[in-house]
Amino acid sequence: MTICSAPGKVFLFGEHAVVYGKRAIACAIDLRTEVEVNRGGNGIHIHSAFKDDPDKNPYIKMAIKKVQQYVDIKNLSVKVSSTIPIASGLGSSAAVTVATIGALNEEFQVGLRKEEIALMAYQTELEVQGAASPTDTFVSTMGGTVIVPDRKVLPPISCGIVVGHTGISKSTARMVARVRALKEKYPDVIGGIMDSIGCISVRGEDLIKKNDYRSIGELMNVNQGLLDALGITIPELSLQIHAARQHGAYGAKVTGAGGGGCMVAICDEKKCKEIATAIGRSYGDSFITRSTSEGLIIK
Ligand SMILES: Nc1ncnc2c1ncn2[C@@H]1O[C@H](COP(=O)(O)OP(=O)(O)O)[C@@H](O)[C@H]1O
Ligand SMILES: C[C@@](O)(CCOP(=O)(O)O)CC(=O)O
Ligand SMILES: [Mg+2]
Repeated sequence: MTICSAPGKVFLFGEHAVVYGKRAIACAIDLRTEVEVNRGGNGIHIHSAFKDDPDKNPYIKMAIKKVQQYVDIKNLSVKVSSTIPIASGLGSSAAVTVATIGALNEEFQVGLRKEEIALMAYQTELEVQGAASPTDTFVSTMGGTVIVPDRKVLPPISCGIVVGHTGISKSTARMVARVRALKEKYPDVIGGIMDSIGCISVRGEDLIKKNDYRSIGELMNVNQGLLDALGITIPELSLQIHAARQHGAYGAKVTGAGGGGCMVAICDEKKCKEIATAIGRSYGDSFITRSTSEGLIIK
């Protein structure tokens, strides 16, 4: 038996633009998905929030298929438990994919390095979603603060992080397709927006190294304005974002695909409670979290 866990994530900058090769910066947060694999039994059984139905567990099913290219796996039980809200922009799909591949890699001694696990997980998301960037799976594997597509890993950010959860589920694949259609219709306009988001992420790396969280927050707010232009924000997220800013957040924006799910605010750690309360009062709920250096771990 092998148990692995992998973290969720928030985007500081760059979601959607990263699908078109622009730079993005994401942080691993201390919400985790744990996967336990056991050999034996009769066939392959998956026990998750989506019951024991491979068709309702496409990421796990595809992850197993990828590892089967290296080892023969016929009889297997996969048990999943998670603290990451699902379909909420916090990278739950990447975390379950990375933890599944990591557990199989260890149980069957496949010998994949972390970079190879991240790549296999990215290919898994790509095949299941039809479009994806390496961000979610890379940050879930490596932990800390990551810059893609450069695949750099920086230490965790050391400011307060508050997440607002609208409770409105969304489909990453659908949101990515919606942005793609807009970009195909107005390539010059939307291409310019993607370039601007990429420029924000380029500046972000230097600000993170300087721990300049006020400037990082300022650029998160600019990034949010560009995400609004892409049409991925909904009124409920806007309410939470503005509540965070009005209560002193350095910056606040949607995290992930949008269309529902979550927003993220960064702030002075002493302000976390006040900002979390304000977000929860504006809409949905909220929770305080922190960035973590722990990516994929074998328990
Ligand atoms: N704990 C879990 N167990 C099984 N599948 C999961 C789990 N968490 C996420 N998933 C899979 O990931 C999908 C959500 O992924 P996605 O739409 O990309 O949202 P997110 O923003 O959380 O990554 C779920 O529909 C499910 O297929
Ligand atoms: C929209 C996108 O940039 C981020 C998706 O994040 P999430 O699946 O909503 O956590 C797509 C991607 O990078 O794979
Ligand atoms: Mg996802």
